[in-house]
Amino acid sequence: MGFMQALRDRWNAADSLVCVGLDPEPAKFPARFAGDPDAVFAFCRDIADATAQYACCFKPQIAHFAALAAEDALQRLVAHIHAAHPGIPVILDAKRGDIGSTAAHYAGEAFDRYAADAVTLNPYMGRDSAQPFLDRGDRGCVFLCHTSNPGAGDFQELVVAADGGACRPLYQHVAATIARDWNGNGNCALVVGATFPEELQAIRDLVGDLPLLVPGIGAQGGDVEATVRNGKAADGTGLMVNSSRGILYASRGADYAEAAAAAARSLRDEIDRYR
Ligand SMILES: O=C(O)c1cc(=O)[nH]c(=O)n1[C@@H]1O[C@H](COP(=O)(O)O)[C@@H](O)[C@H]1O
Repeated sequence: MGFMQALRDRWNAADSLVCVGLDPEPAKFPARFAGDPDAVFAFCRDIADATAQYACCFKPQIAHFAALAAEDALQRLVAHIHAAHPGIPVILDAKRGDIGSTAAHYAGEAFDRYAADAVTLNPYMGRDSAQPFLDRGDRGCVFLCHTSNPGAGDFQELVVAADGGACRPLYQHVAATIARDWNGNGNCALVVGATFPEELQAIRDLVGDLPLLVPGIGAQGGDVEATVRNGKAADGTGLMVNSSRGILYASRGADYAEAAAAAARSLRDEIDRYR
């Protein structure tokens, strides 16, 4: 089954729009992992197992593994999620984008080496850079559109003339182009930061029911109510609301897994209040 169908099934089966971000930082791990050579895998596995019932998807962030030379842990983590929690899609957060011949290798890395169901992508290099990912119709392509960080406006909000001369911010042109022209296989989604709720509304208005991955709540200050009210699709789904640090490091004590589960449940319930 493809990523989009799996995501829709999971939204309904779990009745949750929560994306659990897996961003391991050993300095923040509970004391029991001190000295454990397999701490990165073991911690992330415990969090995934504890939060799975509240998750519509998982999003491991590749730099958090690669910087630790823990690619093997990432590979085993994705395999564990597929085996222990079948039906919950995994989005590899890698923000790839390069010339087509190189992009083909990045697609192989995400979808074949790591067995991710979807990957985050940077659309800055244009259609041909995305094509090797778009062609994998059963996998999801989650393109940066309006990001959550303070510098998001530096380029993304610049007003550009496109589509026959009409002017609009670049992020809106990105959203409309991907939804209209790049989504022939029905496998596209967009990243929109929770820290920009007005822009989130503008994007939802442009893209119909296209899924939106929304990071930036919790540690980055985004508001859940504004995110859900402005970002939900007509049927009350359409969102993957990501929380990483807010779930992973809810407790550094022996109760870290229970605390992570409670944080994921509480986010699911807060989201559900506004759907
Ligand atoms: O693509 C992403 O996931 C992403 C895009 C964006 O605009 N902002 C953003 O924070 N992210 C990622 O989402 C996660 C947010 O983490 P927390 O702020 O700890 O919830 C990190 O893994 C970021 O790399």
